Amino acid sequence: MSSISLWNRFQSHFLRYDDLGVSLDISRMDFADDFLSSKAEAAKNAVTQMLALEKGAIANPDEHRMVGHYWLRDSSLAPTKELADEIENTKAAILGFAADVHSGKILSSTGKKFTDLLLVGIGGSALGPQLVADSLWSSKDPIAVHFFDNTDPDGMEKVVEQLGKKLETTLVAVVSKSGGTKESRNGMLVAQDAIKKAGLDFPKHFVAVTGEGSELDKVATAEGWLKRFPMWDWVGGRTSVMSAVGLLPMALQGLDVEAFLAGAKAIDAKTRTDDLSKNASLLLALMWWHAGGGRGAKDMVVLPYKDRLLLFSRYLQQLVMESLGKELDLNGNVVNQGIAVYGNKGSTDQHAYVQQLRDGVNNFFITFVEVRKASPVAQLEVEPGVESGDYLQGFLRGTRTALHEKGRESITVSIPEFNAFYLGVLIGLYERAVGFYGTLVNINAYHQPGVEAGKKAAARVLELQAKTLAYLADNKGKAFTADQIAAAIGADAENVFHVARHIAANKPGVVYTTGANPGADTVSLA
Ligand SMILES: O=P(O)(O)OC[C@H]1O[C@H](O)[C@H](O)[C@@H](O)[C@@H]1O
Repeated sequence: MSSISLWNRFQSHFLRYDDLGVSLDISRMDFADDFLSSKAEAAKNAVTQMLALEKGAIANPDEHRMVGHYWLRDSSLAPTKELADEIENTKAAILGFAADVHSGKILSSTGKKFTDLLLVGIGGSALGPQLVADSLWSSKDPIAVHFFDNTDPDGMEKVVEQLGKKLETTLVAVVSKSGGTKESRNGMLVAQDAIKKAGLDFPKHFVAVTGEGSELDKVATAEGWLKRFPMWDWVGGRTSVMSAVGLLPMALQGLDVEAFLAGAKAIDAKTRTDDLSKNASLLLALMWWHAGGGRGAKDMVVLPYKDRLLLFSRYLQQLVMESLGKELDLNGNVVNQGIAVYGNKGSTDQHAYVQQLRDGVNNFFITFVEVRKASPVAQLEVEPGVESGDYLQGFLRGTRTALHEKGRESITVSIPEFNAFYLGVLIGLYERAVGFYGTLVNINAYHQPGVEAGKKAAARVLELQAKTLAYLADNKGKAFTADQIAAAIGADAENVFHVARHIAANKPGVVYTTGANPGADTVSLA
């Protein structure tokens, strides 16, 4: 295409919200001229479904749940006054609690002001808070935020060591919607152990964010934790960053909660229209459909040219893949839907995998995220008249062109500057795009049945470990092969082999002897 026709294409496929300073450029997606009109009916239906969802329809039919994350930033949308009040009261309780922590009205068990927050959570109960904490960090934050987001003991120990003496002034927020997630339960126990070992009265350091009556809620009540904040069944984990899950750490870090919510509310309002040409989330969803033929055939590479947005692609990975990665459609047909998401940041990635994006397998489309104001503070001139941020813009534009020359498609989302408001805009934009896309491909974007299989399998491995250890304890000093143990306890030999290697590496007294092949290895308890 000549540069004149590209310029024309750009102008016809460039949507901007002048009042927000937000724009979406889909001109470098090579859809045919009639693509958008061919999808107009389906797009209208997606908007209709979204409006019904926002009014409280059971949009998650398998779990028979409403899907209410949009109410979190505009409680007037909630279908009942009770729900609206709960949203507002929870926000007020969070802001009040954070103010009391900052002022010193609420102090640590030793009577000192809290300086640090350790958030224990995983998946949707960590990814949003991590994105918020990292992207909006400033040296003026009254509280520094740390995370346990796994059951890796070494990872947790690293954080505990980093906290060191500051454990005395660390508040621990255990965040779990279900209140039964094992990784977070383990994290809670490790955090309690560390606080107790420091000689501190641990309940005075703990708060919970969880569903009422959950296992975690019961523990927090029984142990007399400082405070409990609610999580509701109508908010999904991956869209919970604007509930207590995200707002509590955000408020404690001293960040602008109201601006964050206002940004999401503002983009929600823009993306309720069924005028396709004016609905950025709908256009995004249609571009995903175009790129992957409605089958997720192409991966979504997310490249913000902004260090602060480093975790955005990781956040989107859960939002998009857990929402869209589904075996069945709403009619029960096997469809194996989904879109793979990865990315990091530009221009850094240009020195890594962008080589393949330009020259290698063409199985992706890029989304560039541009932040027009490079820095809130004056920049250094790196060459006469040139600042570092000019390079950032140059690399973004240059890469977009270089990729397009080779038939690689891209979308560009632009925001004027980066702050809490625009983080809210970006999250809202994608939440709605995911919802629209779910309707376009006729799947339930609000459940995650596949995740359960791994959890159940993990529980079986732990049972097998207990049985193996018990068998070895009953037969102390005797060495067994995996086959022998498997036959004795009624298990699969390969599973026993892996359990035996694990206990040998971790449990004192387990003796492991390597044979000529895995079947000849033996294990015993000394
Ligand atoms: O908040 P929790 O109940 O602890 O859940 C944490 C995460 O784990 C689950 O396995 C789900 O796949 C996620 O959607 C969820 O965000």
